[in-house]
Amino acid sequence: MTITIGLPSKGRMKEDSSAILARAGFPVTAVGNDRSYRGRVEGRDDIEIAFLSASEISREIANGTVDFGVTGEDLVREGLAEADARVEFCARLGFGHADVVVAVPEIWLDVDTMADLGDVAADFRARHGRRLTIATKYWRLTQQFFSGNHGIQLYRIVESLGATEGAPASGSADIIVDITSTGSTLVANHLKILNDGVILRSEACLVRARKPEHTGNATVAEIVEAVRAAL
Ligand SMILES: Nc1ncnc2c1ncn2[C@@H]1O[C@H](COP(=O)(O)OP(=O)(O)OP(=O)(O)O)[C@@H](O)[C@H]1O
Ligand SMILES: O=P(O)(O)OC[C@H]1O[C@H](OP(=O)(O)OP(=O)(O)O)[C@H](O)[C@@H]1O
Repeated sequence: MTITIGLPSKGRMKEDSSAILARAGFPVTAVGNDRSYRGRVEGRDDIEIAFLSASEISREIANGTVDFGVTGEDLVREGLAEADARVEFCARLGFGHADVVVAVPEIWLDVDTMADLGDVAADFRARHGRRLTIATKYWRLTQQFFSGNHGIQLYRIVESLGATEGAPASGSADIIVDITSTGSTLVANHLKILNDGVILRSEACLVRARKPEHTGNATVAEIVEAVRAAL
C-alpha cells in the first residue's frame, strides 16, 4: 500500500512543511518539474507526495484521498465535523501559528467578555431591529463557540472571504471571527479580542486520516515517529 502525504504547494506553510519532512528523513522532490503537483521521497516507493493548498489538504484528508497532510488545525476543524473522530492530530509542528478569535470594535467599552457579548446579542434586535451580525469564513467554529460553548443563539453570520477585519467599519457586520498572528490587522482596524474570545490556538500539524488499513502499517507508524523525533 502506498502512503500519500499532502503537502502545501504554495503559501506560508510550504517551505516549513518540506523542511520538517526532510529533517524527519523524507527528502521530498517534485516529479517532473517544479510546477508538478506530485512528488516523491528519495528511495521510498511506498510514499507519494501530493502538493495541494493548505485548505485543499484538509478536504482531502476528510475524504481520505490522502493518508497524511500538513495543514493548519483551524482548516481541519473548520472543514470537518467531529474532526477528532475522523482524523488524528499526530504532531504539532511549531510553525503557522494563528489564533481564531472573536473581535469587536474597540469603542464597545462595555464589552470585554463573551458573556457581555451575549447580553448585547440578546437585546440587539430590540435596539437595532436586526440580529447581531458576525463576519467570518469560519462558520463551523463560530457556531460551535457561540451556540455550543456560550449559549448565544441570536446572531447571524455573514460570509466573508477576505478583508474580514474591515467589515465592522464598512457596516457589513458588527463583529468578526478571524485569525490573527501578530495582531496588527486587528489594531489597524480598531478591533479588540474579547478576554475569553480565543476560539482556537492553531498551528501547522501533521494530520492523519483515520483509515482501518493504517492499523499495523509499518510506513504509517514510521512517518509519525520520524516526524515527532524531528521536532
Ligand atoms: N497571518 C496569517 N494569515 C493567514 N493564515 C495564517 C497566518 N498565520 C498562519 N496562518 C495559517 O495558514 C493557513 C492558511 O495558509 P494559506 O493561506 O497558505 O492556505 P490556503 O487557505 O490554502 O491558501 P489560499 O487561501 O491561497 O487558497 C491556516 O491554517 C492559517 O491558520
Ligand atoms: O494578526 P496579523 O499578523 O495582522 O495577521 C492576520 C491577518 O493575516 C491574514 O491575512 P493575509 O492577508 O495574510 O492573508 P489571507 O489572504 O490568507 O487572508 C488574516 O486573514 C488576517 O487578516
